[in-house]
Amino acid sequence: MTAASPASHASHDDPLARERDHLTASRTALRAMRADVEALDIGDVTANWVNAAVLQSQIDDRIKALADLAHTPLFFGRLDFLHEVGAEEAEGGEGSSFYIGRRHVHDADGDPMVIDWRAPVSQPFYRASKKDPMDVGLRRRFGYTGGELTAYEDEHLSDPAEAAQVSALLQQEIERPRVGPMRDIVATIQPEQDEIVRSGLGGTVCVQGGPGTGKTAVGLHRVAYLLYAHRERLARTGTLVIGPNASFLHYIEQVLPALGELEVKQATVADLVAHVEVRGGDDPGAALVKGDARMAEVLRRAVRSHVSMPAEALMVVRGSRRWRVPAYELEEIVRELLDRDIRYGAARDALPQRIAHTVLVQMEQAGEAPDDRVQNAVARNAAVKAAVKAIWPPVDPAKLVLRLLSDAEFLAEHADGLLDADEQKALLWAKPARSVKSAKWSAADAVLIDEAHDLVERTHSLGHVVLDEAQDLSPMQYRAVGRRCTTGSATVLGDLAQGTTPWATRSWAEALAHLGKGEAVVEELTAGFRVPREVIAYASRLLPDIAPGLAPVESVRESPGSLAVRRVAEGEELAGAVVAACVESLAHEGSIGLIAADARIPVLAEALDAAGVPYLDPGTETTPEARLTLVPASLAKGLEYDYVVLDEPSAVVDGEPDERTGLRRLYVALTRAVSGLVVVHGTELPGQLAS
Ligand SMILES: Nc1ncnc2c1ncn2[C@@H]1O[C@H](COP(=O)(O)OP(=O)(O)OP(=O)(O)O)[C@@H](O)[C@H]1O
Repeated sequence: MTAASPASHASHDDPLARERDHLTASRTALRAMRADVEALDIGDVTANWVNAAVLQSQIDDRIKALADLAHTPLFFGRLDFLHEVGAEEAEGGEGSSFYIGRRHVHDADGDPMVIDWRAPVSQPFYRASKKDPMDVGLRRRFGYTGGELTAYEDEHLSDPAEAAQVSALLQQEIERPRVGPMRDIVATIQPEQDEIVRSGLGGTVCVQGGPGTGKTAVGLHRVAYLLYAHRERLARTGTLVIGPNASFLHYIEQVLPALGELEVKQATVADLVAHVEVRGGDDPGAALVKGDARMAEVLRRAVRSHVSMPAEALMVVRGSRRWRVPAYELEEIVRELLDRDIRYGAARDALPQRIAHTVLVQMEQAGEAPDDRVQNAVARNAAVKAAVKAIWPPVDPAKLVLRLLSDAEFLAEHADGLLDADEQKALLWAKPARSVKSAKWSAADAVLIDEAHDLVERTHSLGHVVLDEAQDLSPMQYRAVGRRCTTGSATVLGDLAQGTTPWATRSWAEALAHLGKGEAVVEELTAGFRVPREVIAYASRLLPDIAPGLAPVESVRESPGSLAVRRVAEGEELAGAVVAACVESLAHEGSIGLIAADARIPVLAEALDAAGVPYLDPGTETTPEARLTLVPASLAKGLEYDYVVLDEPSAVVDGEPDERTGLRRLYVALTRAVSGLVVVHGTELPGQLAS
């Protein structure tokens, strides 16, 4: 049932009017909460200016989080339970009726007016069903127009007489046209999505899902949920969202702040491993070997090869006495440190103290009573320092990788039995670089340097990492991400059918093992929230070739959507026909993406300029004046537009080194549209689509 009535005619017997009153009262309460924080005077609490600055910035964040955004409904649902809810579950609230919103709002007495969607008591809003009502008598969803509450819709989950129904408000929310950056989905998270969102912090979750099944949305909401449920722990350890490129990160960057979470960092894998400036590339053969997990062992061997066994005894002179540590004793210490498998740098730091300890034992045996200060002084003794430098010299990770890629003998020594001759050859630079600075490092080299770094010094681990578009990572990249959550957990999101790198993930079990999270559960999402049925059916024709085992996405979008496939007429120019299709699409509301093979972007840019049609780069926010984005196929992943015009599919396929990758790239391009897709082609379509 949906009810609506204009505000001016509202009577207070009218449930909608009562709900509006609750909205007004909640807004007032939120303003009061904000005013309370603004009025805080920290002058009394802290005299120390550093503490004061920290506190003030926390207060500023809190004020920001308490903003009442005119176009973001303060609550979107209501739950009436059949029985009283336990105090703990209800966040201190009493009673059996709760309004569910983006944040907690309480009145002057501290009683809740709106409950955070992440609180345990809110869970039935997402999960309860006719089959399992979870003690919910009434679930009410609210509809808003602008910031105004204009409709509601009820489900009596515990009433056997009422049939299960599809929510019209939910459907409307899903069908709403998209302009601008990605937005949150708190009001409409689906039960199977909610299960992933609320899964515990302890475990890693991997989600396989076709285009538009909400993987990114689920990953971001999971971070918001975890920050709510484990606020202190994650504030200490940190959270990070990893995406494929800057335009993607820009597209998603407003979702978490809209949910009140301002502290989550975002990065690409390249950002994480930016130890050197990347100015070069690799041919696919070299990149494949560099990304292979066997490289980790090559690097481990190469790092450890710097340790040399002491050949001579060490003589430490203190005052008039000389202490001699024989070579075999030094060797014992070195072997013990090597066996302990601690980081190279940590072992190097420990070595002087170990040697000093041996000297100390000798002193004690000679009747002296040395204390800790003596041990420290011995550890700093010039002879000890020189011995440590000879036995366990410092290793510079970038220099080490430089040597592996330049010095065939050095590489062969450490790759023996791991990489065959061809693979070693593929690794070696044709023109060896002279220095770390002048080397033309590639993205894969930077990952190798990161691995070497970690062998020397342990990488800092975060509390939780979300890895989006994971299917494109190489094993070495998975390792780089994995070491950033060794003591934490991860959410891994991806689609095997959208893997477009030569090393694209073949199985999640393998990928998770490289990540160091072999125990993770793999969940599957199959309902599609983006692509209309007709369009996803068209794109799914590619599935048997690009990912044989995967089932097509089931679109939940009811609007039929439009699919048009146009061949340009004889003598007609392709770019002209494409621009015409864009102009046509611009007649609709919402955003338009013109997707084309990377090589065709300049031609299309020129044609758009000539026609006077303004366009944007991917990731740039659309405005009412400029709603068209010109998207190179290589950057389309993860993005979406209301209408998509796809230029020359065969060029998209040909833009990749092999056919399967080309078809996968095409699959990505075909699955970006929310409302309509126009395919414009001048040459034959790939066979799979032509049928
Ligand atoms: N439960 C939901 N309610 C409303 N909209 C949803 C829901 N789940 C996902 N969406 C919307 O569907 C669209 C696709 O979601 P998202 O980008 O997260 O999918 P994805 O699986 O990451 O896609 P891709 O594989 O193409 O990267 C987004 O606009 C998202 O907001």
